[in-house]
Amino acid sequence: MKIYKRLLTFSGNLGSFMLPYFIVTILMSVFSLLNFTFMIPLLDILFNSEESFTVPETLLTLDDFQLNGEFIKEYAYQEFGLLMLEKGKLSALMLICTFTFLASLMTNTFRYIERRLAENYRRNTVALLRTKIFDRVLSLDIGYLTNSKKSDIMARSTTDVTEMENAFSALTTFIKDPIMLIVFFSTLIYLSPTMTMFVFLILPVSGISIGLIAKKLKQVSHNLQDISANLLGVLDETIVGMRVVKGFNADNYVKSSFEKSNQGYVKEYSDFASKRELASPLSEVMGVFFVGVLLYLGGTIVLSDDPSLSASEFMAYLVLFTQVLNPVKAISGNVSNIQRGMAATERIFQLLDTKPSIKDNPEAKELTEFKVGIQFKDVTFGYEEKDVLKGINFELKKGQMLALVGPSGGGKSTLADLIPRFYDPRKGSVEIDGNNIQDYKLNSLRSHMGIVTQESILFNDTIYNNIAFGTDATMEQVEEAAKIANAHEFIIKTDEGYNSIIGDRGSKLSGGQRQRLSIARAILKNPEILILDEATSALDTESEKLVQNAIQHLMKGRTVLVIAHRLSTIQEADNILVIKEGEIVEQGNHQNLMNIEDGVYKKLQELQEYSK
Ligand SMILES: Nc1ncnc2c1ncn2[C@@H]1O[C@H](COP(=O)(O)OP(=O)(O)OP(=O)(O)O)[C@@H](O)[C@H]1O
Repeated sequence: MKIYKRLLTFSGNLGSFMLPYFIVTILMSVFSLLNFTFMIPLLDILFNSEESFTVPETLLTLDDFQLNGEFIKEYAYQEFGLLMLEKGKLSALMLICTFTFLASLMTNTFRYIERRLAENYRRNTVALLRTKIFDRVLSLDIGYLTNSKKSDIMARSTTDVTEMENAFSALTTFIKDPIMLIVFFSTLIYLSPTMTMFVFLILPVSGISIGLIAKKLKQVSHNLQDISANLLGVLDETIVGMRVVKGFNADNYVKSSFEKSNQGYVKEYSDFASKRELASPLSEVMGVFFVGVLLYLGGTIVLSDDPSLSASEFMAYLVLFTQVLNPVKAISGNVSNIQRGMAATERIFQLLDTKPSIKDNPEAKELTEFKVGIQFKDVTFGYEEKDVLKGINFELKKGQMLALVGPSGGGKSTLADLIPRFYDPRKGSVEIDGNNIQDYKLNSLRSHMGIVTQESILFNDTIYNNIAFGTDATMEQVEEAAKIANAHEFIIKTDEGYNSIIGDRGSKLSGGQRQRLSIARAILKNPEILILDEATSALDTESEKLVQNAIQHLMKGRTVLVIAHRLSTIQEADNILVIKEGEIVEQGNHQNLMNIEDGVYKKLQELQEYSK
């Protein structure tokens, strides 16, 4: 219930939607009802039931008005009677047809307004929800996002939102259809209480049996979805892995697994189809049976000696009854939609309620200037229970270059991630100019830093936008940065130069070109502190040279922390930390470290020399 309320009030003022919606729905129902009740005088005229139109001795006037069916009926018949006396039957017929048309026009006008109101409200809510989800994902810390939650977040922001959207439409039928039902049922009761009692008895019976069939169908369609996802999975894997499939002559292997899923699908589908095709004739037969009983019951009343229902009223009753079935069907059909949608909405709200663990302290201040350096004081950190970094101490002085080296998995990237506060240490502190970085505002802290990662993180946008990346840099500034990063030459050779779109994650560029764009982006930001995770992927010598040269330009005059995979690039570093199993096992400059007999650094250096 809470979730319904939260969803409905999500885009703001529920009252400003509900009141007009409510009024419009009532008007729509009333006009729709009028539309059908005009059938009664119409039939009376057609079938010559003149006695219905006898004009009373003393005429009713509008001064006698009472808001009840009896008065309205008598007054209407009196007026029709007068009209027939004066102008003949055809004029009365004409008048009724005009009224019917007008009522239908009004019903449909209000129906249109009702749909637009519901649609607007749904669209606004869903758009706002999407924005909120995106904002929340942006605000979540990196630790949360890497913790195997990516696909979960994707599912919540796509499939769950669609489910929720469907449920939202269904939710409005829960407001609209009960109003329709009340208006129609009150008229049915007014026309014939006996028959309506019978209708009350049969409706739940037919509703439950149709519901049972629908439930069975839903179950089968679920299995069908699973199998079809499986089928797509096999196809996807085969296309992506075609090189391996062909290389290993594994055609028959993938073919047989596809065939297995395919046959499963065929079998499940035939099960589904047989149930689905049965559902419609079954419910029709059931419907006809009930209508048959109703016809008999009504017929008995009409043909009795003292009928409480005229033939024309009975016909109108039957037509109205068919109209009652629509909202009943809509409500029962939407129950499962709503349930599914509410489960999805709950998952969306869980995501929205996730609080980021890395956020600004209430007393956080701006980091206006970086003066002295970065210090790690006894820093311990771990992702899970195990410590990945253990008691790390070092200082990176302003303007110096510090390199991290060591075996894979030692904790180098983790250490670098603590500087922009992607994670907070478990123990100890990371400080800038002697102040804990947690005392600075995150934005101001990160504004002093530039990060170039192993993977060039690019977006499916123009080259210009990828370099400018949210800043309002001019084309000249972007070009300047690209020139320093050795990227200008290749950029101007692309079809549209700086306006070329680079594809998903930069898929239209080579590895080296992607890296140079990332470097250009960092050069443009011109950060005081540079965190550089050297790319491990091999580039050809020419491209490698261009990238290295760009990196040299980028590092000039900055405070640099570099995670080095090629030791040749860090011989100039002021300080090198050798990290192994979360600890600093050696430190010093290249020469100092090479002098340590049996040292880790020396061994790594020899290993790289050897593998050249
Ligand atoms: N998000 C994470 N969740 C859990 N454990 C992680 C996570 N990221 C890294 N680790 C673990 O932390 C340890 C250190 O990883 P890290 O990436 O910092 O090493 P590295 O020295 O940078 O390695 P490489 O040189 O291969 O990049 C590894 O054992 C790794 O498995």
